[in-house]
Amino acid sequence: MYSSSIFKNNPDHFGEQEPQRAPIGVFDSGVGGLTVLQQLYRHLPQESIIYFGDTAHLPYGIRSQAEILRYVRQILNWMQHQRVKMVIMACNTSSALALEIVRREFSMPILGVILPGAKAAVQQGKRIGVIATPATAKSNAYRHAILEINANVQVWQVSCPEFVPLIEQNRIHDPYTTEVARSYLQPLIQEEIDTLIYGCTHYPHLAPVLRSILPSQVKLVDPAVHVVAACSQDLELLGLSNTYPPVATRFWVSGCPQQFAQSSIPWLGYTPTVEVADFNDTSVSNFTSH
Ligand SMILES: N[C@@H](CCC(=O)O)C(=O)O
Repeated sequence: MYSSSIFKNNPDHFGEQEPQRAPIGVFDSGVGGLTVLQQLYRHLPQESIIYFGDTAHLPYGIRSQAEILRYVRQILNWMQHQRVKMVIMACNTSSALALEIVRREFSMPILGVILPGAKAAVQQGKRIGVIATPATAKSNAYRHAILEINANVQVWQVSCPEFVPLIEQNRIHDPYTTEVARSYLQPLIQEEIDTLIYGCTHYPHLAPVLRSILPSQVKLVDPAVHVVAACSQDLELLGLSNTYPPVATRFWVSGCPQQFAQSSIPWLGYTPTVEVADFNDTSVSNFTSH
């Protein structure tokens, strides 16, 4: 049974549409959120999804909390007009800096990646390393979340400013990327971490590079896997799981659509059609008939 309690401040949220049929909204600054999209395809293939990449403001990781909040509010407003049934912030930086605030402002379920990632890491190790954007590392969001769950583990965080630009440029296999990764991981290897969290949704794209540098016993935690498990549980609890055939994912960006399409090919395996989102257009898009 569908529970409308969470949408009570906005009873018209779904319009004429059946709530279960509504899409899940996923957003990131760029292609990082595609790692979450891949997990959604794997574990919740019956769901329809809309994806937004805020590429005009990439990278988020070097921005202030005020800037991130401004972008996130705009995106959530837009998502609301798309009548999504749930939002996944497929971005650690906005989960660290904006999630708690916007959850109080919007009457729709919004999931972030930090808590699911922290919970999973604590179940796996005692010496936990976190690689993240400068803003996420500085926020200490992972350290706080982990220590709140278990104060007896140790946490080391490393800020990795060069990773996002390298990934957005598809330079995964460039020897320079391996060199940069080696220098970021060095202090964590020295501390003999047993677990490493991808503290940025872009980083699982670097898995082969990181794996080749890390000692084989280090376990890698991808918060994308765990946020999708949380999403599945919440949909079930709210009675919002889709039982109809899903529609194809639609992709939107704030920057150049061709560039996003190009950067997505290695992760999607095809060239997506990408639209530019118009934040001034408050009309509701007819998602299901597309
Ligand atoms: N995907 C990113 C955002 C990275 C960025 O734009 O700097 C994150 O999880 O933090």
